[in-house]
Amino acid sequence: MIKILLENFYVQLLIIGLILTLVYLQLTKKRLNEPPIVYYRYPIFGHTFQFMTNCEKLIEESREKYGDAFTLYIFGKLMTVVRKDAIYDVYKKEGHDFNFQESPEVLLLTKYLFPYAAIDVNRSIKILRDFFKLKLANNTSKIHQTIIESMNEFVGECVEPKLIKSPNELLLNTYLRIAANLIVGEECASYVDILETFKDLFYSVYKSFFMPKLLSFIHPWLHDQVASFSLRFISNHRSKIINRIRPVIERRLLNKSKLGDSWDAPVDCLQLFLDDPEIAPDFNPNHVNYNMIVDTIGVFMFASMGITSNAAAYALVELAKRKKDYWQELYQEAQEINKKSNGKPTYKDFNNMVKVDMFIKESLRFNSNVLSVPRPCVRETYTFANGFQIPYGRPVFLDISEISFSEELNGQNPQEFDAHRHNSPATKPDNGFLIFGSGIRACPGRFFAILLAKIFLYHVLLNYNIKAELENAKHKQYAGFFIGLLKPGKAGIVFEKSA
Ligand code: HEM
Repeated sequence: MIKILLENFYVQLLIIGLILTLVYLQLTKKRLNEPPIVYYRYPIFGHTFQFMTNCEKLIEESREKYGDAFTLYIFGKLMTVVRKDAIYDVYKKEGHDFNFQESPEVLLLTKYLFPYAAIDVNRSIKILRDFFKLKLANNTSKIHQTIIESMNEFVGECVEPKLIKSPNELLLNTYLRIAANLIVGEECASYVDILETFKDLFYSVYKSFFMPKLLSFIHPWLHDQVASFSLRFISNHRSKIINRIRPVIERRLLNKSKLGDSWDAPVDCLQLFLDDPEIAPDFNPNHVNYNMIVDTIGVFMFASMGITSNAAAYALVELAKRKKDYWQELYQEAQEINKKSNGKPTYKDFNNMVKVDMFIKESLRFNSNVLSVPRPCVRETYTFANGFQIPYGRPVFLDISEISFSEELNGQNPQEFDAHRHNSPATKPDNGFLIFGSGIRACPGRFFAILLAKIFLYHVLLNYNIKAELENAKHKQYAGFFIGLLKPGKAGIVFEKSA
């Protein structure tokens, strides 16, 4: 049959026509002026293992050899790293030519792990942004009180010196209570099981995120299925959280319908789902969409937990290591605020702790990630000002650590820790400080994260003497963002009650 077909003149003509068309398309295909691909020795694996084990060195060497932009081959994918001015260009074009929310890391979160949150991510983020901008002041004393309680429980009075082996874990437990309080509200946060569920959820999602993407060598979809499997099919986190928030929501709705405007509604994110038309335009009190609420809360909790507790832990570890140079001035500032406010500092008082703010900012700069979350190019071809072009779908990493350690942008001796180099608040993204991103996607939680770190340091300064377990401890071994393994360093802190 095939033989007869192939002998047919018209079929032969068709095949020749197809071949000629393919050759023509290939010859006339627009060649892009792509950034050079960094040399790699092993086909298929490309730069994957170097990226996972020593990303810092890989990027440093590639900068030197390949200049302004270069492309790496990681987990079966070409990924372009851009530097300097191209970084600000990408931030400016976010939402048009690039889209952070389309990055596989963010999609894993919104599409596979918390699928009901995907209704309108931008609307939820706007609410989060407004909540932290407008409602943080009302919550300051609640945050302060939770820090005092957590420190009493996890660290104690420390009449005798006490070693806290993992400041990250201490801050994660503290942050969990604070975030739960602000996000699901005081009542829900008082249940130990909901805190445990959030913590389990965090660790499960964290593992999915940092799981080496070996299956991506075959296809990224396969990796996502395996990474999200346990959370989607085994964990019953959603029903556990719903069991706790359902009675709270029902009570709130009842109070609202009974008391109307005279009801004093709680100031937390959960309440926004119940009465903010922007976040829940189709809200029906008789048909509450619990899945959407729980998954959106899941995204908020995951986006904030690890990174925020790490940030406060960096500041604590840096303070312990640099006590000689900074303790006295920071202690004085904390003491002045404490005196002025009779031991009850307000949001404004914490905002006035400028020296502590600069110290936190420097800790963040000094512990900067090597690269940003990669975001894909979402237009057919994008041409950078330096002439390089990338095709649709190409993930782009921003070389953040080069900015953080640039002498031109951050002053003399950028490799040294110097909190006095800063002259603007830690919450303000500027050209030399991109830890919270920049532009329309700049982190909506940054005001909250910095306030929390400030209150935490304020409490430590006034109540403890601290010492680094190992003076030269490196907080963590740096890795590329969200891909591969992240090894936390050993950086224990010894706490002792202050005289
Ligand atoms: C020190 C702590 C934190 C750091 C360093 C941090 C850093 C970042 C960065 C770099 C981005 C991406 C911006 C971009 O690349 O365009 C981001 C986005 C985001 N962050 Fe944070 N963040 C922190 C704390 C928080 C907190 C406390 C929350 C919420 C409770 C939060 C929620 C988010 C969300 C929802 C986004 C996505 C924004 C969007 O897509 O428009 N973050 N953060």
